Amino acid sequence: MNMNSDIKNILICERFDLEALLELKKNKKFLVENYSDEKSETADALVIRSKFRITAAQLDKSPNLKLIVTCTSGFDHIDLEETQKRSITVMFTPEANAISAAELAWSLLMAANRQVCAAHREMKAGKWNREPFLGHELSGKTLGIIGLGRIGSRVANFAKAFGMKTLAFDPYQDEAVFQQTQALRVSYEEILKQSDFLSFHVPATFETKNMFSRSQIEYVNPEVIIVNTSRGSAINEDDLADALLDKKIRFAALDVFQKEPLTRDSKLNKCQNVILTPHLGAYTEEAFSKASLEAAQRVTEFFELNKTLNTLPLKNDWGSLSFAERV
Ligand SMILES: O=C(O)C(=O)COP(=O)(O)O
Repeated sequence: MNMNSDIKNILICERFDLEALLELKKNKKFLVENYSDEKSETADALVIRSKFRITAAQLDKSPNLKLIVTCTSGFDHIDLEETQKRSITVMFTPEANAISAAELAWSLLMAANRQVCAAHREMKAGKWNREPFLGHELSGKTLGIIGLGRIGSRVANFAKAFGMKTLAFDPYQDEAVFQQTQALRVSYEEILKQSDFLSFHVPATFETKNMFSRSQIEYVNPEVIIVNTSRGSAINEDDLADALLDKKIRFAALDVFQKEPLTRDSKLNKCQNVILTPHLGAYTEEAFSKASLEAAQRVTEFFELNKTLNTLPLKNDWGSLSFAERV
């Protein structure tokens, strides 16, 4: 533990890339250590990911804290009211995970569409059974993207290669992004009605909470495939599971859940027509490396140059207006 105020105590709270760690450790003005409750007392900065929750109780442990950098694009694990109250700067790394998350959305969409996981399970059980696996082409189908931000717009760009028609619902995104991605701007109701595939790319805010529940499920085409790689809170899981069991929705491929880890008693585990992955969106070596290096840079710039980039909370993003007002 360092009490010399010229030296900044930087605590790494979750998985962090080695090269980025060495970069931070090179700086003689930083003492860089792994997080422990004891060390948190003198922490000047915390470098976190999405599992390290920043609550009032957590902040009480670090009275000297000046900076939090989260190596994530989501920020719902941070109580931004509390950090603002305590004048703690919070930064995130929104670009670093975007490619990985968009690629996972496509992996899930494609695996769901051609029932890759179920066919694999049958093969492993010694069967050679093609009948249940008659599929559909993506070409000519309609992809609905909910949230055309950094990740959603990449998902839209990939859709061009498959010859799909892309719709997007995002009340806050600029027209230029719709044009660049060739996504047609539609209302929430229209996207639910018209899409063959619905992919969610929204942050967890009060506006997006349960935005896909029983009443929205009423609108969708029963052949639809739902993909969620954003935040579990956007989808009411019990309602989705009921719709999957009742065949009101063909299939769902989910990487994120209302409560993580997903509990064994989740109704989703009763559904055959799901693919579930354990929050792997940002889980690639490249994304880890980019996010960690960016975080290291942010920490250095903050303490050495008083510079702040990508600070939270965001203005003009989901969360600034009631969702209901916009649909
Ligand atoms: O970037 C994000 O928003 C994430 O959800 C990353 O999640 P993780 O920190 O890898 O559990």
